[in-house]
Amino acid sequence: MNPEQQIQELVDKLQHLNYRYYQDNVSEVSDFEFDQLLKQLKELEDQYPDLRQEDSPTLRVGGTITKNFNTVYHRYPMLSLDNTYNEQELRNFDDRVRRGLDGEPYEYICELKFDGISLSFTYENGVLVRGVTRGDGTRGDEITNNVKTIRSLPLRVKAENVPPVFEIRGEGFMPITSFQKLNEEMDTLGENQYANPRNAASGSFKLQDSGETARRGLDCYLYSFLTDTEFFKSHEESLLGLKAWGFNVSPGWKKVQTIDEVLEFIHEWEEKRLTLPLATDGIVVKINSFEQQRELGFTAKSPRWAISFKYKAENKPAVLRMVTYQVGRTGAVTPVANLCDISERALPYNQVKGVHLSGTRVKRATLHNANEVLRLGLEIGDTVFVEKSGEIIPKITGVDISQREKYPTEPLIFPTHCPECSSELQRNEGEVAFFCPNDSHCPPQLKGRIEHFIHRKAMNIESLGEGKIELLFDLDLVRTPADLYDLTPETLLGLEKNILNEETGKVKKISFREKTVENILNGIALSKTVPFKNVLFALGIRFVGATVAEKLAAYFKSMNALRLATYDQLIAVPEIGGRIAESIASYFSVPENQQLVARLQAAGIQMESDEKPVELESDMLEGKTFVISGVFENFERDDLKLKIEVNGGRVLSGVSGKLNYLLAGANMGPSKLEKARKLGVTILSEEEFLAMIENK
Ligand SMILES: NC(=O)c1ccc[n+]([C@@H]2O[C@H](COP(=O)([O-])OP(=O)(O)OC[C@H]3O[C@@H](n4cnc5c(N)ncnc54)[C@H](O)[C@@H]3O)[C@@H](O)[C@H]2O)c1
Ligand SMILES: [Zn+2]
Repeated sequence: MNPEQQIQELVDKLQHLNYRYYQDNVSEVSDFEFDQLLKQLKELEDQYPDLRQEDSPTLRVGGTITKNFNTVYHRYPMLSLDNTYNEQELRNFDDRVRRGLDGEPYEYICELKFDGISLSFTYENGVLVRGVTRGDGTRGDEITNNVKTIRSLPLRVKAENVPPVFEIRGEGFMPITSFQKLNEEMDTLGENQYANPRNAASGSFKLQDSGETARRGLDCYLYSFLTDTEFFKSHEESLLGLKAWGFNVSPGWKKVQTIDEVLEFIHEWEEKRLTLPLATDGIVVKINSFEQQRELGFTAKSPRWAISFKYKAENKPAVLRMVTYQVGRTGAVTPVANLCDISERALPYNQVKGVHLSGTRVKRATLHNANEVLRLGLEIGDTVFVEKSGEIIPKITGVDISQREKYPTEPLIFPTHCPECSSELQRNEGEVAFFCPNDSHCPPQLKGRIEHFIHRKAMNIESLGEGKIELLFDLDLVRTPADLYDLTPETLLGLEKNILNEETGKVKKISFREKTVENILNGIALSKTVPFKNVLFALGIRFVGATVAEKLAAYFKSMNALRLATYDQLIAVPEIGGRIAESIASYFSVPENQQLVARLQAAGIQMESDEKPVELESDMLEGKTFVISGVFENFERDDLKLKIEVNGGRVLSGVSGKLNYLLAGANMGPSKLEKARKLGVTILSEEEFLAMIENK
């Protein structure tokens, strides 16, 4: 390959990885691999400057903006940081700084590098008016309503001496506990889990539904302050100032004088950072004086006065002792590697503690599916390499085949039968996972389905969470969701069980006292009022997620109609494809499922959509179209929509020349407003709208 082709290949690859990372919140390779590719490209470009492409990933901030939010131009560009994984390069950075400052004395501030997404917040007269993502560095997504869900972020600054307009920046992140909770939930719902808290934070800050963002427990650390006229003299002053004004500044920062002290800080935090409640991937070193920052300036992509040092994910050898197989709610079989430290090779497995990796002991790593096992070429007894990606989920990255001579291995044979119920496993064409087809009797599938049934987004029986289902299932009291509706106080009172968490080895005692029983039964009774679309989702039909369930409920209006629908009738529904139609038809053809639905119906659960045809209050908005944007004082958005519809109007999603009214609430994006003005659309305030419909 000639250098030109090499460069083109690297550019294509990096652009693809950037797109996946910023747009889809997926990391196809580790950050380290990504950074190595970027470094290779940079070296080639330095060697052949003529071949450098104008929009090379080495010159541009990698992020993008989306179409889902208003686009906002940054007042000051939001750049990336130069990074390094080694000490020599850090010393080279220090040399460049010294030269750049012509021998003036300087100081550094060391901070932790939080692993989340960059956010910018604008305050006017002390009030938070805008929250924006970094986007491509020049323009970002306006996500004000979502950032307002961060509890630690002041919506109004109480201090007196704040400048009239200022911008602060920080890292929005998802604390590790929120991340674990979210992933457990995704797992119950059969949705894809996030690989690490960064991807989870990025996805959650960009949700359309701020309520859901709020539930996900995001947080933010602030680390930068910007104004048109200088307010603070140094980064240190600004951090202290922000703290005094009530902003959440991470306490981990330190002022130092030399690069050796920077290295000390790096070593000090290498292990300590793993005890923090959030993910960090390195440290950031910044020149303290703002004047010196200005002297050093910026490249197209990053400041010359700062650099980040990233810790390499710890990678250690371990022994693959055995592989166990987990069966999920949908019957998918996931192989799990059971590992021990190389010093524990001879110990019985129940005595091993596991490999010490990034602050914890690791005994298990998911192998995802049979293809992954093949790809790695694993054998039982192999010496493998384990790494924690995003510092959270351990994974096997390779095999040390040279060890096989000394420590003989046995072939790893994927089971042909379900480890839980002995049914023969199957594999659908085009899918990587093997699954157990015995969905009506395989225990983890039954239990998984009940857990799905009670989920907040399904029947919402929260009082049955945390091990209670497990108890009821193990005692044979509840084998299908319908059994829940036969429970009585007498059967429940006094039940007890110790539940062992295999991961932590901790035992949790669950016992049903009077209050618990009352809560459980109340929760179950209340679930009878949950709307039909949730009931449909709660059944856990393959490929029928919450959104599909909603569409089906709106279309068929009742369980009976849906149950009797043929394949052809099903695919005639907008947005319902062959795969979903097939799955629904086959679900209702199974006698156990028919029985379940009949019992649920008898128990009094909603089997019909109660969406009443809209009864008109007036027809005064007949033929008029509206777009609703922003936040309102007297209405939730849905109520407003209803108000418009019951008066004969229609609500659209986008501003166009044909639109009659833009109903503008507080905090609506300036670009939408601008567009409406340009197109001559009438802009209504909440009061004006109210006056309009009250005049009828
Ligand atoms: N794995 C992949 O496929 C893939 C793809 C694209 C990018 N990436 C990773 O993302 C990196 C590029 O992302 P980036 O441009 O956000 O750079 P970066 O994450 O290396 O560093 C810049 C960012 O650090 C954050 N930050 C955290 N703590 C900070 C602090 N105390 N002070 C200042 N900033 C702080 C800010 O959000 C800032 O924008 C790549 O180097 C790579 O590691 C990975
Ligand atoms: Zn099974």
